[in-house]
Amino acid sequence: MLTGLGDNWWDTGQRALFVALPYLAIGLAVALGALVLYVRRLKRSVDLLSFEAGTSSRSLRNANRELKTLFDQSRIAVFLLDKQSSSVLYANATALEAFGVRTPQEMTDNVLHNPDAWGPAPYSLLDFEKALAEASPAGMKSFEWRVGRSQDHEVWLDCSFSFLTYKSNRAIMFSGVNITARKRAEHQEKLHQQVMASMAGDRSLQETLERVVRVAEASMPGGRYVVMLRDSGQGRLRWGGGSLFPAAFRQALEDMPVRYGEGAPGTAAFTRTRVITENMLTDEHWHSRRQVLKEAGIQACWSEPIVGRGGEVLGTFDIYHDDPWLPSDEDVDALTGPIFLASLAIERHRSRLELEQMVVSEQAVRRISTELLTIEPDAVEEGLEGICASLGRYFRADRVFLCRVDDVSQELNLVNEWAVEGLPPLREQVINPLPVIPVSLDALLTVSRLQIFDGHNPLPPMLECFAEHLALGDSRSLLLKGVYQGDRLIGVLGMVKTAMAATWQPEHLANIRLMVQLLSNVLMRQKLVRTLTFQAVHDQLTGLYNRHKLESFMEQEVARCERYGSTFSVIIFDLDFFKSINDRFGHTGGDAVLEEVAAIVGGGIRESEIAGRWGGEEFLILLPETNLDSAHAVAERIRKGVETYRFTIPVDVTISVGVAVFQPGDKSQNMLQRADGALYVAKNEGRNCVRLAA
Ligand SMILES: Nc1nc2c(ncn2[C@@H]2O[C@H](COP(=O)(O)OP(=O)(O)OP(=O)(O)O)[C@@H](O)[C@H]2O)c(=O)[nH]1
Repeated sequence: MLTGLGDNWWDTGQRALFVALPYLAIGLAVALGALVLYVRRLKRSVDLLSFEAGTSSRSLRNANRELKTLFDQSRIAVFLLDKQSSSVLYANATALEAFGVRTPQEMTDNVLHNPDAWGPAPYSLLDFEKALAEASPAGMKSFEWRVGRSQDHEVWLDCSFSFLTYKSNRAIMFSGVNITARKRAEHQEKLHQQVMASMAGDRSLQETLERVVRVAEASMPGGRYVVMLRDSGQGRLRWGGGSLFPAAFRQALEDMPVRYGEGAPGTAAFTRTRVITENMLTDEHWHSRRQVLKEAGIQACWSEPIVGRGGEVLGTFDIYHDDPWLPSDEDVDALTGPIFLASLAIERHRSRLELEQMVVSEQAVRRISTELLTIEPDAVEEGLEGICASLGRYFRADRVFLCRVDDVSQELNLVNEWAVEGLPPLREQVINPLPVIPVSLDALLTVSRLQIFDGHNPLPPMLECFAEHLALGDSRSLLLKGVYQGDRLIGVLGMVKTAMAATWQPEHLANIRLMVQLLSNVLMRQKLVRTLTFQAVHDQLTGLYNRHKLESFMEQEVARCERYGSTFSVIIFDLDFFKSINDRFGHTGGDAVLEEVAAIVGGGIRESEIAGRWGGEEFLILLPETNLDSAHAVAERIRKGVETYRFTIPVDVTISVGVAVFQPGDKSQNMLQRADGALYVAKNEGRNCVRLAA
């Protein structure tokens, strides 16, 4: 049964397989087809994927390339710094130019690894990282960076930076805008402010000009600058301030004459125009200074005149270069500012000096004027000697003298003088006294004229005497000013400068008229005081002492005799019958006789003897240290002199004379009474005789 069953199973199985086989085949084929389709789709997807992937990397490369091209052409400096290797990975042309290098490698070698190349930069690339570390990232978004290597090649970048990964390294990318022009303008503005500040403050002109030169150096690096100042008096150029130069070169510029052909500065100041010497070593204008130029290694010079507001040349602004050189239009423009600043500084300095001088001058004038106004009438001569000294110091003269015209002889006499130490006083030159100055001197001086005689204006023949006495050479200078009273010349004030090329400052000279006017007042006052003093003690008609003064002399003589036990005599005389002379010839005739008698008396006595008019037609003579006999002889001589004199009016005149000698215990009154008594006796005994008091 079993077999039977077995056969059945096989058959049944075979039959079933036979029936299912087509279905299996179909199923397999479907599955295979589906697989093929899937793989195809997968491949298509993969192909699409890889295609897309390839396209993407090309775009990226292209984008990078475009960016690099953009960077390369950018006016913005861009460079990439590898932190690890401390090297420059990329730098665009603008960055390379800013750093003054040609390749990123050169930038790494010459700049990044060479701190010496940085000069006074705020921070170098090497210490930049440190600066980054110290600063908060937020605070370091951008910064101003001076990347130039030297002053000649100064470049400023306004930088910003970002961190990025480059070839799996950390890198810093910098991008910077060139702000050099702005920084320069700021720097110049700062320098301008410094110049202005030093002008406003009490800085010296040299210090201010040094600052002006800094402005020029900043606006036009590469040159060396000098400001030369024009000396108005001498027409020379003096060093005002400038860059560093060898001492010998500076010396060679000092005192350069303002003259055509005297170097570029001298010629520029003379012609008031720009003078450019491209090569000084071959230029004729610099012939005399060639050696110094060679030693200093300077070859080119450009000089610009500095002209003041009034159009006068104040100095020159000079630019020197070590090689042959010509300025461009830009250079000329750049120097306009510094030249203007220099002219401002010089003019300001001059006006300040003038102001100071005015103050000093005013003080001196006030002091001398006060001295002149307060001279004591009895000390005029000493006072005027002091005035001569003050004038000498004020005018910086070596000698001051005051001559006065003698009223009678009209001669000019040296009266007061002052001289600096070491110069002998004119008064000591007794061998050749000052000769009489002719009246034409008046025409030469006039009331307002002030004469200066020197190498340019020699003394006229009439004043040659001054040249001889004052030892005036070509280089010396004599200033003369007439002292006038109204329009009458009463004196001459003279001042001498003996130094080479001496000059008189115009602002000082303006004051001399005032001083001479005051001097004239002093002399007038002195004359007035002298006249009043004379009139107070002299008789107006005869010029002899008056009674008041005679009484005072008598008192003095009596006191002296009492004190020293000495003696003196007195002579009193009276004209005989004078009334009849008056009657015959009138009062004027009588006066003339009195005057002539006075002259006889004056001529008949010694200097130590005193004669005066006692009153009316009475005269008195005091004879110090004279006994009665000697006095008698004098009296007799005078009597005889009158008797024999031929008077202007036809009349014989005689006198009666009484003589008395001092006796111990005498008062002047007693003595005069005794002399008067003797005169009375003479009158009584016939007149025209001398009688002695007992
Ligand atoms: N011309 C003139 N006469 C004067 C002056 N002073 C006085 N007399 C005159 O002198 C005269 C003096 O006269 P008397 O005193 O009489 O004396 P006398 O005539 O000189 O006579 P004896 O002295 O006695 O010899 C008077 O007539 C006065 O007027 C004067 O200054 N000028």
